[in-house]
Amino acid sequence: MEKTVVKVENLSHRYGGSQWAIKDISFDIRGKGVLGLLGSNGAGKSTTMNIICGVLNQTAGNVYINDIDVRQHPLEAKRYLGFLPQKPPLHPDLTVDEYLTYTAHLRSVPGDEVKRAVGRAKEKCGITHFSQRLVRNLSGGYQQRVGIAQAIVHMPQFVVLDEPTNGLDPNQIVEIRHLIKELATDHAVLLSTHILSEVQATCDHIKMIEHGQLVFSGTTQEFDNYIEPDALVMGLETPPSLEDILSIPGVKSAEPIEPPFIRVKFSGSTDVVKRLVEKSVQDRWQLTEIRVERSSMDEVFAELSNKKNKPK
Ligand SMILES: Nc1ncnc2c1ncn2[C@@H]1O[C@H](COP(=O)(O)OP(=O)(O)OP(=O)(O)O)[C@@H](O)[C@H]1O
Repeated sequence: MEKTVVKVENLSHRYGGSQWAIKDISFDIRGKGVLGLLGSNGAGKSTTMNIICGVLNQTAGNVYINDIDVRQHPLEAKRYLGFLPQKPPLHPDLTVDEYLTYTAHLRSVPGDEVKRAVGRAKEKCGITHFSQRLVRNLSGGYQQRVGIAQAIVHMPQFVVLDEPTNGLDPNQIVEIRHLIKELATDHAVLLSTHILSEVQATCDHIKMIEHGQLVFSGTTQEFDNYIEPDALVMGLETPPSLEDILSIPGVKSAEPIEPPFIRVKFSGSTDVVKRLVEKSVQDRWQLTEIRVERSSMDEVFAELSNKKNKPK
């Protein structure tokens, strides 16, 4: 089994007052790949990430990075952690080389390895040709690359990116997503985002937090399939009467849509698809297409957001 890089154990936090910002969150991050952290505004994502990154002390629970307790041994744990906050901590008056050299020192990279570490991070992030450019004179997309370079300059096993494509233009977004996928071949990446298409494009796994609690944990495909399908669309050149379709076990309703399509609602398993195909061949309905209608990521997100499990 892949090594556990991050262990979050019964994490709870209260900012004061009686309301829990997060309550009893537990999960592991293993190996490499991109894990998407999802949730509505105020769900508790930043609170969770800030605690994991050692920026905020939790009210209860534990976080371990590489088996090191972040609260007990923050400096040691942070050796294995790279963080790109929502607002990248850039120094606009430094050149890219100066800035990355500075962050490598901050990250305790040994003196004789700094140059190599900076060179490697620049190459990974595609910014080598801007080494001598002042950070302030880079485009938003390239500034974000510099932000990512500082997060990986010390080759941490675990990288946290908080809404890394925020404010970028569509081309820059595609490029940064590509870069994140590449990073995930060497690092475990935790990506916080509001954008579901971003999750679909980049993430292997998803954790979703709502009202401070974990409401989903699984692969991106499992998230996609979270709502069981209950409808399919058939294209029929010689359609039968709707009664014929309704007579098939499992079919609940049938309604014509744009010709030659008919939407069929069903209950139970998708075995009904097999029965419909068999019947269409037998009775010569001239089936041209049949597809199960799956819920979109937005619908799954909305369904999970509405889970009524607010913390006490
Ligand atoms: N410094 C703070 N003081 C008091 N309450 C806070 C503080 N920061 C966050 N909260 C509250 O904690 C809860 C979780 O907030 P958090 O910022 O973690 O959510 P989020 O999922 O990151 O939201 P967003 O996507 O809007 O950034 C919210 O109810 C929020 O109002």
